[in-house]
Amino acid sequence: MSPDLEVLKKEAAIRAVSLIESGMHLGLGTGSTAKYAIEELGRKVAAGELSNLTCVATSQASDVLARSLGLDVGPLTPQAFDIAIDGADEIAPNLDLIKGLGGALVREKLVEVQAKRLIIIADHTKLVQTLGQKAPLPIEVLPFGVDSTLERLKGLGAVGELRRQSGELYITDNGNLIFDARFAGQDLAELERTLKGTLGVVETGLFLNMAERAFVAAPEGVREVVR
Ligand SMILES: O=C[C@H](O)[C@H](O)[C@H](O)COP(=O)(O)O
Repeated sequence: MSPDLEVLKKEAAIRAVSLIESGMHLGLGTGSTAKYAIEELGRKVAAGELSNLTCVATSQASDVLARSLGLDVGPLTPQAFDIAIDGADEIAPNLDLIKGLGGALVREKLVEVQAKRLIIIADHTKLVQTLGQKAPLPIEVLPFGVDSTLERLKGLGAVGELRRQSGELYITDNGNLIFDARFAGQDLAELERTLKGTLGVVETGLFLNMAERAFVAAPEGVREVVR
């Protein structure tokens, strides 16, 4: 029987954490895969295998988890991260990513753009040939005037809906909403530029040219994909 996805996600996380050295400044990702990386970091610090780490978390959930494990978590400053480790919702062959199904895209991008090395961890179901193949593109939007913003997005060809959780509109850590969008056959760099220039849009879940490598766990083992 092949190992279940949780086992695979943990394997990928452990491989990524093996790159961490004492004294590093780290970006901590968000989501069910990043959680395993934070737990492994906490384990290594508690065991004395790593020391003097400083971390910045990309969500309140990761912040709370990391602190509970004794990690030194602080605010985002302009200091570059030696390594950021995070999951992804889709991974293209060139390591362009869709992120944000966990709602943390803005803080993830703020942290990971400052990372010397962004390491992605995932199970094999996240690999796609083309971004948007399975996942929608999360777009964080301001609540004020959201209907006007959605009209603008639909005018750009977006089809989608505001994310809901337990029937209520999903609110991000930043107090914003998320529009989960699908776009047909667009150039991604151009789409990113257009979306970033759209009034009311805070950030998109397109992470282009950011990841250095990915550890992708499959039943046959962990594959290392380098950009
Ligand atoms: O907003 C959430 C993040 O982008 C996550 O890294 C992404 O959704 C992957 O999460 P998971 O590891 O739970 O699939």
